[in-house]
Amino acid sequence: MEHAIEVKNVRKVFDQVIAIDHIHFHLNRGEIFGLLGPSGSGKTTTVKMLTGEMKQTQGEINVLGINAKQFRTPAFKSMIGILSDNSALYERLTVYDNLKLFCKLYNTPLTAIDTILKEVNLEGEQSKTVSKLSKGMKQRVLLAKALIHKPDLVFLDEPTSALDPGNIAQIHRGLRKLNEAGTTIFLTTHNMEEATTLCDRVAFLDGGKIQELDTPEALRYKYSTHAFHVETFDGRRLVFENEPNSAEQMKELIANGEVKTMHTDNPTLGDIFLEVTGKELV
Ligand SMILES: Nc1ncnc2c1ncn2[C@@H]1O[C@H](COP(=O)(O)OP(=O)(O)OP(=O)(O)O)[C@@H](O)[C@H]1O
Repeated sequence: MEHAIEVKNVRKVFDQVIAIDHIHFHLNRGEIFGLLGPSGSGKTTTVKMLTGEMKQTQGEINVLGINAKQFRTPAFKSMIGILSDNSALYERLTVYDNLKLFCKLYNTPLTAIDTILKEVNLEGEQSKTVSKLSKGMKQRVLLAKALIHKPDLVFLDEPTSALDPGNIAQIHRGLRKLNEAGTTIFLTTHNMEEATTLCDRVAFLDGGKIQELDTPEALRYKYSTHAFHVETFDGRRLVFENEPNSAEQMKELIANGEVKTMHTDNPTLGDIFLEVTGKELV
């Protein structure tokens, strides 16, 4: 089966600025893929090229078997959902009336509104005016808008930025459920925890180039030193290389009852991003 997204040698240049510099990757159908990068690394530019909002300067893009040249067609638009900075709601209308407009646009039955509101945890909120909603609720209405026509693939540009942990957890639960039902998800984020818990694979973008791409587990294994970190009851922090010589010393500490904690070196995606790019993701 063809990939959900194929990006071959793509470049995007704005005047003198090289925003995207020969990126090459694919998305498998049914996966959650995270594009991680600091501000200005090229995440939004990538999403815009993948959704037809912007043309690449060079290279080839295919999404759901459709070439970028056909991204402006209604047939393509009905296959994808988008949540981005540009996504907006009619503030003076109710949640229901906002979603009704999008149902009409996509030829979706109005019964889809109740279903999607349940999925984003906004059941019973349909008659509220959008201007009176909290930021987290608005974000969930935007998510409902992106999903109402049951697209095969959704693009979520920073879906949880500036939300509190309760709202983030709710959105994550919704996304997992959606993915289990078969939707492929492409998201961009600064949030390493989000990437670790949600994504099947992640790509690190920096300076318009993909610097790493793999599953979070494979990256954590690749960048681990495999050393053992031991903390003793008298406050010493010891590091033992993963080699036979360490065994005797560690055995002695354990036998003497000196070990308070012990764990292997397990870098977070944030640690790895810093090692690969020299930059922190905040
Ligand atoms: N329309 C444009 N015209 C000129 N330069 C642009 C334009 N859009 C983006 N750029 C430049 O391209 C580079 C990548 O920008 P982009 O918005 O894709 O980054 P980003 O990773 O999404 O950042 P953020 O996390 O802040 O949204 C930046 O140097 C930016 O200034």
